[in-house]
Amino acid sequence: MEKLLEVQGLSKQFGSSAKALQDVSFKLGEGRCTALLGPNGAGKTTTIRILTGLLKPSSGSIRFRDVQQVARAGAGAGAGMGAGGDHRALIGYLPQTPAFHGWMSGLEFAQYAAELCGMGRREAAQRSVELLERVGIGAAGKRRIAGYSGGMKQRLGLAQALIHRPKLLILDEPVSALDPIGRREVMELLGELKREMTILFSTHVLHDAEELCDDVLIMESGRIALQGALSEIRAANRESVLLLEIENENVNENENENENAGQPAAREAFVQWLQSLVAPSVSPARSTAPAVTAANSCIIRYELDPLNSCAAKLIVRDIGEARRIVLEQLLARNLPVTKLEIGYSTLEDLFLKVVKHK
Ligand SMILES: Nc1ncnc2c1ncn2[C@@H]1O[C@H](COP(=O)(O)OP(=O)(O)OP(=O)(O)O)[C@@H](O)[C@H]1O
Repeated sequence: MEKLLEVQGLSKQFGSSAKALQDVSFKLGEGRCTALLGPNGAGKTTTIRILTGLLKPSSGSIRFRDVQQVARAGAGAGAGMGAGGDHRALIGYLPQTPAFHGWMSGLEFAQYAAELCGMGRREAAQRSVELLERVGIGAAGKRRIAGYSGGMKQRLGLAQALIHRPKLLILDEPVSALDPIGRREVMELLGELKREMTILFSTHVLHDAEELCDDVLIMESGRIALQGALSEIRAANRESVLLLEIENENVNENENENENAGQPAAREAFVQWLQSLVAPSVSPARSTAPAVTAANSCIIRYELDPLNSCAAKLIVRDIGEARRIVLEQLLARNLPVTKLEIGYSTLEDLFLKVVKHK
C-alpha cells in the first residue's frame, strides 16, 4: 500500500486544559477510504482540523507524499502548516457544519470557491456546473442557498470540497445531520468518490464505517486506540456470538395473580441462568445447574440487550458446542426461548470493547 500521508506524534493542548491529542500517529494509504471513529471528545475533529491546516499542533508532524515536511509544531503561518501550506491544495474538506452565504445561489457559491482556489472564471463556471450535477443538485443550481434543505447544503459542501480536484477528501461527520434518505444518497455518492480519491471521514455511525471504509482509526481520549485494515481487524478480533431471546409474556409484576407465584419470572430466571453460564467453574457435585462447568469452558461472556432484558448476546469459543449446551440448558430450565441466532461480532462490538477497556 502506497501511503499518501503520514502523521507522526501529533499532540494538541488547548491552553492549560488536558491534552486533546496525545502522540497520534497514523498513515493514510493512497486510494483507501478510512473511517475515523471515537466517542464524543475523543479528538476526531481536532485531528481533522490539524490535517486541514485550520489548527496548529502543539507537536508532531504531517507529511504528504510528494510534499516535503508540511506540518511541524510551531511552524507556518495562520493555518499552522509549513512549506507554504501547499499541501492544502491536495485536500478537499467538508466541515461538520459547513457555512454558506444564504443569499448566493449554489452555482455562485461553487464558482466562488473555485475562484478562491485559483481557477479562471470560465473554468470555475464550467467546473461548478459539472460538480453540482455530480452531487445531485444541478437542477437547484440557480436557487438561493437559504432555501436549500440540509441534504442539499451537504451536497453543496461536498461540491465545494471537490472543486479543486483534491487527492484527499476529508469529511467531518458528513451524514450526521441528514434524514435517512439524504443519508443514503450521500453515502452512495461517497461510495462512488472513494474509487477516485483517498477519503478520511469521521463518523459515529459504525454501520456507515463498515459500509464504506477499507481502514479504521479508532480514537479514545486523544489517542489512537486501534488502527488498521477493517478486514484484518475484523479477522483478528472476530468472535462467535449466539443471539438469544426469550418471550416476556409470563413476566407478571403482581405475583398474587400469577399461577406460578413464588417462581422467579422468566426474565429473572433468564438473567440468573446467563450469570451461571459465565460464573467461575463450580464442581459438578455442588452445582445446581446442569452442565454449568461445560458451559464455562466455551461461553466467554454475555451481554444483555440494554433495551430488552429478555434478549442477550453470548460471546462463545466453540459455536457448535455452545449451541448444544445452550439449547440443552434452555430446555432443562424451561426458558421460553423465541430466538436463537448464530453470528459474529460486529464493528460496533469491537468499538465498545476497545473504547470501554481504555
Ligand atoms: N477550541 C478548543 N478549546 C478548548 N478545548 C477544545 C477545543 N476544541 C476541542 N477541545 C477539546 O478537545 C477534546 C477533543 O475534542 P474534539 O472536538 O476533537 O472531539 P471529537 O472526537 O471530534 O468529538 P465529537 O464526536 O463530539 O465531535 C475535547 O475534550 C474538547 O473539549
